[in-house]
Amino acid sequence: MRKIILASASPRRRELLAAAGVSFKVCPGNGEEHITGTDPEEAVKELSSQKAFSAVFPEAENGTVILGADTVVVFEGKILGKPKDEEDAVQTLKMLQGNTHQVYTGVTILENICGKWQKTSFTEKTDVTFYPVSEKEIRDYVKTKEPMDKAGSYGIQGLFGIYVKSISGEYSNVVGLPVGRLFYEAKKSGIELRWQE
Ligand SMILES: Cc1cn([C@H]2C[C@H](O)[C@@H](COP(=O)(O)OP(=O)(O)OP(=O)(O)O)O2)c(=O)[nH]c1=O
Repeated sequence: MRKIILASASPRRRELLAAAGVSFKVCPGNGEEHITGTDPEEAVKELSSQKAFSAVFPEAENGTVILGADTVVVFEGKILGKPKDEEDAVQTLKMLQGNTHQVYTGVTILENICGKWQKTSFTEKTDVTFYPVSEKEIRDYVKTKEPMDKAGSYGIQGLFGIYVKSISGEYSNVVGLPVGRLFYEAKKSGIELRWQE
């Protein structure tokens, strides 16, 4: 049976992968990630690759797969990661409310083939539109601390979900791991992530 490793500390990615029926081990990478450039599509792909490679270990068996992912929110061309503090989260949400923004998740799949790591990387985009949200509603939300570990300062799967007017694209991509695209790309590379012998 193929060993699958999720190189992520994100509990959301763990839940999404488990819900998709994948058996895996979690091994968050230990390196610091560095964004190069300002193109979000390339940036998240690069960061996902850095995360995946930081979980590489020398004694990996043939066929071992390592998955890395990185998510950012983009509004009017500006990349928004996790908030610095609560006020930063408030300002970010004041900007996003009543508007449409993009969520980009980059994913890297590494497969060990006879000691060499073969890499597949891609970026998935989802558009999210929020209803208008008042400053009081935003401040009440930020007080819950839910936004603090999330790109764009909100969780679509949590308390901010009630302000979502529409989304275009994969929902799981917003939560941090586009499972449909992941399985599609893995299959194209000949990697079966579940129902393994
Ligand atoms: C927009 C949005 C983001 N997020 C989360 C997904 C990611 O966990 C997080 C973005 O941070 P990331 O840096 O992509 O990931 P992470 O630090 O949580 O985990 P790791 O680097 O170890 O893989 O924001 C949500 O949970 N819901 C949302 O609606």
